[in-house]
Amino acid sequence: MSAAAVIPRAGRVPIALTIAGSDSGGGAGIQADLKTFQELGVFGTSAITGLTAQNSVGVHGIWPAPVSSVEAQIEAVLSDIGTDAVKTGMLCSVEIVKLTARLLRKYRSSHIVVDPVTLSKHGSALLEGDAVSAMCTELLPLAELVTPNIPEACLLLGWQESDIRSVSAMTEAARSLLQYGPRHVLLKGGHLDDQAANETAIDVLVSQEDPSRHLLFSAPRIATVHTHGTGCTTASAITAFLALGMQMEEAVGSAKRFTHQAISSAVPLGAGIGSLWHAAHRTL
Ligand SMILES: Nc1ncnc2c1ncn2[C@@H]1O[C@H](COP(=O)(O)OP(=O)(O)OP(=O)(O)O)[C@@H](O)[C@H]1O
Ligand SMILES: Cc1ncc(CO)c(N)n1
Repeated sequence: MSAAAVIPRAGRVPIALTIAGSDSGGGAGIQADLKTFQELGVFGTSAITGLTAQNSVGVHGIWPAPVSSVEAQIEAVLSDIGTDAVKTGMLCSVEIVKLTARLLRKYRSSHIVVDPVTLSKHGSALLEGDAVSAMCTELLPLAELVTPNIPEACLLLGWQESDIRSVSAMTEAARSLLQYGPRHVLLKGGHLDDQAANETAIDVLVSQEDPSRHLLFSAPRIATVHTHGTGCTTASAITAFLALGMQMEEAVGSAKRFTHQAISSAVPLGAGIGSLWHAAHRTL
């Protein structure tokens, strides 16, 4: 994205709301979302669903926020400031999933991007097990886009992770996820365990308009362990581009480039998995 494109248009800056958890390490969750919104010229607002004590080594604690506090945050933002797009991330519990769906229906929010976060990169649970079906029945029907990685897609579909070992299996899974009602599904291939995936990071986009058609978004795979926050950054960049008025295919392609640049300049902070550098697009 060029510098000219990040200057707010015609007097009003586009707004995006993230409903997600806090990552003390700064690379994922609310912190990744707000950095991404800012980098892309979108005013970021937030409703924090829970706190995590997290760093490059792992998730050391997780505290869901009181449901009433999540309700008050979303109400405060949507009843006054409004929004052009919404991203959801770590939602912790069935109660927060249902509340989020109810308020997004109440405010007739559009451009809703659901990142169905269930696990951290280190394998810690960020969503309670019984919240998965509420996500499928309450939130996904409202979504313009859902952005699972491969383990999340398997969880939503009740498949085994070994069921998705190729781009064609990714495409089949993405099409199956359309049954829950999102307008588009972007199945991200960061976790693909396939020979071709050693060199390429491939994502698959399918849409309700024509489920027989699929689009592949591919980029050279960067040989790095420092990928903390790739999923949050991808979903929040798509949300920002939708708030800026892009169509879905262009938003996904632009977000893929933004995230790729951020991975290529990732900062190896801490002893484990370092985080993306969200300002990389300014100089690359
Ligand atoms: N090493 C890499 N090089 C290039 N692109 C990558 C790499 N790893 C992931 N990606 C891309 O980053 C984006 C996010 O994909 P990924 O599957 O890693 O998400 P995720 O697992 O949800 O992330 P997170 O663990 O942060 O939740 C996708 O576009 C994916 O193709
Ligand atoms: C708070 C939070 N949200 C999402 C993720 C997934 O990367 C994470 N690790 N932490």
